[in-house]
Amino acid sequence: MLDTEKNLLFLHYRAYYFSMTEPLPHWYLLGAGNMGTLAAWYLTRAGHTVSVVTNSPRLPLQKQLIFANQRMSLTLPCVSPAELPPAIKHVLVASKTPYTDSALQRVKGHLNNETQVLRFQNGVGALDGRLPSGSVMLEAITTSAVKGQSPQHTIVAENVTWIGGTAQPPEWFEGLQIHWPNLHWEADIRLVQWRKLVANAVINPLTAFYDIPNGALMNDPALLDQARTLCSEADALLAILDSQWPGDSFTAVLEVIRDTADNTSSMRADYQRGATTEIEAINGWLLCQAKNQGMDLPSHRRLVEALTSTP
Ligand SMILES: NC(=O)C1=CN([C@@H]2O[C@H](COP(=O)(O)OP(=O)(O)OC[C@H]3O[C@@H](n4cnc5c(N)ncnc54)[C@H](OP(=O)(O)O)[C@@H]3O)[C@@H](O)[C@H]2O)C=CC1
Ligand SMILES: CC(C)(CO)C(=O)C(=O)O
Repeated sequence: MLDTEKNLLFLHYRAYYFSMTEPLPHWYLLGAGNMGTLAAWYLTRAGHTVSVVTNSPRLPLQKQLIFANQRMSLTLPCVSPAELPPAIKHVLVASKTPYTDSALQRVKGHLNNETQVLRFQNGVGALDGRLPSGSVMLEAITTSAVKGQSPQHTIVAENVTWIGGTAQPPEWFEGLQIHWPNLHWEADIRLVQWRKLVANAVINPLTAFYDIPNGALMNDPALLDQARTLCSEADALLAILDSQWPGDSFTAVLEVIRDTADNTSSMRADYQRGATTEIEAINGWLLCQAKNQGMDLPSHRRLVEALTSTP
């Protein structure tokens, strides 16, 4: 037997043992959009159960997930806030960041210091100060991509996903890893999160403002210069926040631009349709941290001003 097969068998055995001793989580999902549906798919494959918390009780959601080689159906039951149990143990937050507060309102009063909250969002800090003290915050970062309009979700790219935020993974993590391709545990999730944050803070607002696909940033020396400046401002701040920050964001961002050259960034898509973008949780978070350090990030500030000013 190969080592990888032995490892998989071991993981299956551990997951089975755990499911016999501890019930698998029931997740209350806030935001059954693209990412929420993909996460719900893998959680249910691993034997967890998932309900969507909606303000108006509805029939179960009948979701379609379109993978590269197959089309799958997923039924997600809905519950209204009034139907929630007094205490919720597992919450998955996958709403777009500007709607986090209204999403959390639905579970208000049901979270406590035993609740595990898994945040599946871009940007940083959307839940800061919004959870009861003692609740466990886990962060998920992914380079996978899902597009579409509910109930149809097309999995455009299945890449790497990291979950982390506590010293040890929760007991259910190993079982989930068997079913979720390329899922990794990262105890200190910040560096992974900040790498993604910087890519989003550079690519998203530039492509939204200039109304171009990601790859077009490579074709214009002036735009590349802007990207370089945004990266070095972010690196200067992040190095102060954490001496372990490896810097060199420009190289990492160029790689993401190349890998997603044909993409319309999520911010460009939101901006084009006049929707509120996630810029506050991305560049806004960097600006807020910079302010706390007595720093300015002029390129990020100007982009936020340009994209949030009313025309
Ligand atoms: N899609 C992707 O490929 C990736 C997404 N992400 C991140 O994951 C998070 C979720 O993204 P994604 O699933 O694509 O988002 P969606 O556009 O699918 O929306 C997710 C949920 O956000 C809420 N929402 C969205 N628009 C509105 C609106 N105009 N008014 C009120 N609520 C709204 C809805 O919640 P409800 O159903 O509760 O009303 C919706 O189901 C974001 O932070 C995104 O940046 C990260 C990596 C990749
Ligand atoms: C990585 C990138 C920039 C891909 O388009 C993205 O995450 C987004 O569009 O929000």
